[in-house]
Amino acid sequence: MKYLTFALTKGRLADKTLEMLESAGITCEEMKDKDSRKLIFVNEDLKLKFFLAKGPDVPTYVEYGAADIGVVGKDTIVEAGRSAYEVLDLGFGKCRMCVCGYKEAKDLLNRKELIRVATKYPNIAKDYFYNKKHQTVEIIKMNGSIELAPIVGLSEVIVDIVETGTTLKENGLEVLEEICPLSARMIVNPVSMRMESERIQNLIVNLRTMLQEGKR
Ligand SMILES: Nc1ncnc2c1ncn2[C@@H]1O[C@H](COP(=O)(O)OP(=O)(O)OP(=O)(O)O)[C@@H](O)[C@H]1O
Ligand SMILES: O=P(O)(O)OC[C@H]1O[C@H](OP(=O)(O)OP(=O)(O)O)[C@H](O)[C@@H]1O
Repeated sequence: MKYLTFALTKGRLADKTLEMLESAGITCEEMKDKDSRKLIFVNEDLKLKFFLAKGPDVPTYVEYGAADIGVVGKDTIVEAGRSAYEVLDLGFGKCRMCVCGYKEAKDLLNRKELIRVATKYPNIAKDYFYNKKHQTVEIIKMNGSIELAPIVGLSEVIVDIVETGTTLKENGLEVLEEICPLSARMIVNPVSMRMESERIQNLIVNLRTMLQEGKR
């Protein structure tokens, strides 16, 4: 039997992903060792392989078929724009993609002024401002601590993830517009879906049942 390979997102989503797989009977003890520098883990009994990667690389591994299945945030899937089947909303890693800034920036948005938008998600920001709002803006790609941008005068607003709202609050900023809700998703390579249809469908059905039972 061929190995099925999972690309999982490092960082925030990792613990919940392993928990979810474990409750579906998919275990990989080796992966829990946080000090290990090992990159790929194998469950010989189930013929599964797992690796952890940076979020934006997960859709790339799945599109190229280097991984059959990926677990990654919806934000990362939309931003990457790569082809894969999105098969499950896993219900954790919930947050929102928002336009944020100082309260005063609300007027600039309402008047559709030519403002600067700092973000780690230029494609999502472009789609929102150009296609949904029909507002011409200048998008500035940044790599982190996006909330700094309006504080130091780099941009009028930001497009970023808001979870608890603490980062915004502690910096005097607020949500000005909500773009979309986000959560972790499971994606599948289209060729793997055809070639390993039975195993992958079984896995999806098991996880879906588990997620529905968890909701009840
Ligand atoms: N408060 C949050 N901030 C960022 N991402 C969150 C948050 N809550 C849930 N998520 C989800 O977790 C995923 C990101 O996890 P990760 O820890 O890799 O964050 P990151 O800050 O984008 O990564 P890095 O620190 O490597 O830049 C996001 O893609 C998103 O779907
Ligand atoms: O609403 P909150 O619960 O405060 O969470 C939102 C913050 O968390 C994320 O940043 P992260 O910690 O990943 O750091 P980064 O900005 O350097 O990516 C995100 O970009 C926000 O800044």
